[in-house]
Amino acid sequence: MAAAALAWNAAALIDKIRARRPRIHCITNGVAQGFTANALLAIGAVPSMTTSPEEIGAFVGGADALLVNLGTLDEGRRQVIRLAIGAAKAKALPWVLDPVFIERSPSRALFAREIAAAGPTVIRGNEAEIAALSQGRPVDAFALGLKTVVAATGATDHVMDGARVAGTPNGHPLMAKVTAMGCAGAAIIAAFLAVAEDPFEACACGLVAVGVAGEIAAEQAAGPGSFAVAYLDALHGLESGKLATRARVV
Ligand SMILES: Nc1ncnc2c1ncn2[C@@H]1O[C@H](COP(=O)(O)OP(=O)(O)O)[C@@H](O)[C@H]1O
Ligand SMILES: Cc1ncsc1CCOP(=O)(O)O
Ligand SMILES: [Mg+2]
Repeated sequence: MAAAALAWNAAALIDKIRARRPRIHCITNGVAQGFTANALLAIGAVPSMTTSPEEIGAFVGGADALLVNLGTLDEGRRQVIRLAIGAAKAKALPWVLDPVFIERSPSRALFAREIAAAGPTVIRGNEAEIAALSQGRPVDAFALGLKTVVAATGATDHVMDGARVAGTPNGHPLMAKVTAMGCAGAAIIAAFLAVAEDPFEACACGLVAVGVAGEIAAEQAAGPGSFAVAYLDALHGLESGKLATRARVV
């Protein structure tokens, strides 16, 4: 995908998010909940975050996409994640898996493999997490085998589905100095999936939007604290002109 096409698609999908205000249900970690909800609101989506087993069916049933994040994984979250995935599949909802820190815990890695096999639309993790999940296989072959889109993020984000590959270098090193930046990015990908036809394009466009917002925020920020605030402002103010002048593909 050329940079101009990516920028155009990303702008069109942001317009759709703002028009439709998709509901994104997030089962995410306790560190990331507030920042993720604010990032979704800033881009134009509507977050919900309950992890109650009694309520999960109703929340996912009324959502337009689901995020499953393994960052603070206790037994209750494991059970509610299984229920949420069942509810998402019953409604054919797109869903994103963020396999946070699976390289740090064998038990979490085992659970992540179970969830990856349940058919996420997108798996988004940092390079170490995607390497651990793919167990040394080439990531494009791993994506093809699971019939999913895989995004490995870092200084350059690599998106692949086994047939297509996109590398998007947008972003800024300050993004690695604010906790939950990747978690919130995965939630934003879920918002793009909710309004898109093509999961690969949705994922690449979501990551370009996130990266461009990071670049704009860095121009305003004195350090990680003001960067986090400026990032929310930049998501809120993202529009086609900013994407067209800044989107990059390698
Ligand atoms: N050095 C960097 N330069 C540009 N963008 C970065 C850099 N490090 C991280 N990012 C961006 O920050 C976001 C979070 O990525 P990453 O740090 O890989 O995930 P996580 O927070 O899950 O570890 C991604 O959108 C990524 O593109
Ligand atoms: C620090 C931490 N510990 C458990 S989850 C979490 C947040 C991780 O956020 P991100 O992966 O977006 O940096
Ligand atoms: Mg992460």
